[in-house]
Amino acid sequence: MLADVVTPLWRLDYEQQLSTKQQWCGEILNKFYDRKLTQSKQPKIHRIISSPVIEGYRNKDEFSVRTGADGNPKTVGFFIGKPVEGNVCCVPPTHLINVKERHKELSQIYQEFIRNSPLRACHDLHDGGYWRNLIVRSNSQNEVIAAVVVHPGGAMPDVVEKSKESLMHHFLNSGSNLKALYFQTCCQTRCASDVSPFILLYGEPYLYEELDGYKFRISPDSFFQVNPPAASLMYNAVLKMSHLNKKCTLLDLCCGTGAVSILASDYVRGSIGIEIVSQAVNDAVINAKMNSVTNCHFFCGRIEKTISKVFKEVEASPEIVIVLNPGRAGIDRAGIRAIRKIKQASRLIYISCKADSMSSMQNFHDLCNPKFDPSPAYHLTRMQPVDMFPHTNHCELIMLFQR
Ligand SMILES: C[S@@+](CC[C@H](N)C(=O)[O-])C[C@H]1O[C@@H](n2cnc3c(N)ncnc32)[C@H](O)[C@@H]1O
Repeated sequence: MLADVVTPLWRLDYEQQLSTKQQWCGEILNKFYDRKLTQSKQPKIHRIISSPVIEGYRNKDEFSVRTGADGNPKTVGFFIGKPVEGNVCCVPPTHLINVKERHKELSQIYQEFIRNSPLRACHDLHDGGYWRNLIVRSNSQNEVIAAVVVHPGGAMPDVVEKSKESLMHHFLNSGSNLKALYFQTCCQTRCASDVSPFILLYGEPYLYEELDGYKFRISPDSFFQVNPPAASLMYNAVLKMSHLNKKCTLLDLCCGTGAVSILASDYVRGSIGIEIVSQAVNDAVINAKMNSVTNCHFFCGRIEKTISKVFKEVEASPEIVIVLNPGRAGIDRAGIRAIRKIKQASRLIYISCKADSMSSMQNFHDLCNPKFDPSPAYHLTRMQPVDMFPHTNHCELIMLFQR
């Protein structure tokens, strides 16, 4: 049942999965036609790029704690069922094809620990429980870091301190072989490290990953694509579609740890990245330095608020290419309006992991609708799907907009 929820395509062979996703791209394009957002020339849909790895490819998993099928309230895994129907059940990830074995082992080690702890599990934010999620991240050398998230309201401060000690001992003595263990207190659904820092309990603070000959530092809270071999193919497709040259400046919007800017650095005059998570911006700055890349600059802030200030830096640029890669929530309409006003940008690449979400569709609409802003509207010219998430319904979509 869990496999059907998390990896609903797992029963199909991989070629069938790819055709399903290719077809889905056509459905996205139909939404453009329905909204009259395409011009007379039909956008080209390229053949989907398959993932070089289709099993155990995820380099990040976030396991939750709830009641399991046997009634144990300290079960670590993913949910099946619906909260509104009151039948949510937590199932260990044992049979999930996309999760690494090392990540599964760590979820077991955490489950064993919390089951022996006198502190309660926190199932919702107001139930007085303590133990919450386990975040596990790894790189292609199979080095692993983990972060345990707790609800500070579930224990007195001295108990919190003791729990950190015992957690540390458990992971050190359980054969977990972690590169680092982090601890975070969080009383909201999710806390960015700016709100509540990830505290290093032991080990080396960062994970490093290599992509196309470049090295990337990744902090516990920073974004990095979940499937690096597929990400490398995706970035190459983005570079190819961007038609970069030494006269142009790249605006890398929602730049995370700086991958797009750094991979493009040899082909452009320079690039400016904007990202909301400060840890990711710190990583991006270090990543540029570590790879002797000197023409990338990164700024921390919301695109919507920062872009006009940052744009002053590149105003004199004769040519600007924009790569916009927000999460599934897209960006605010004000951000798209500011982007539309950048008159030197005739090419914009939107990378979306959920192109059919309402917010992504709103972004596409605002990019393409002549009435949204007096600046020239974009139109969609190419779509390149990339299968970043085999066995799931999700698909990364690179979309080229031109004007
Ligand atoms: C899907 S990731 C892409 C990161 C990067 N392009 C890459 O390939 O590694 C999206 C990033 O956008 C950031 N982000 C989301 N909304 C944002 C906004 N409104 N302003 C600035 N950054 C934002 C997130 O923190 C996240 O790091």
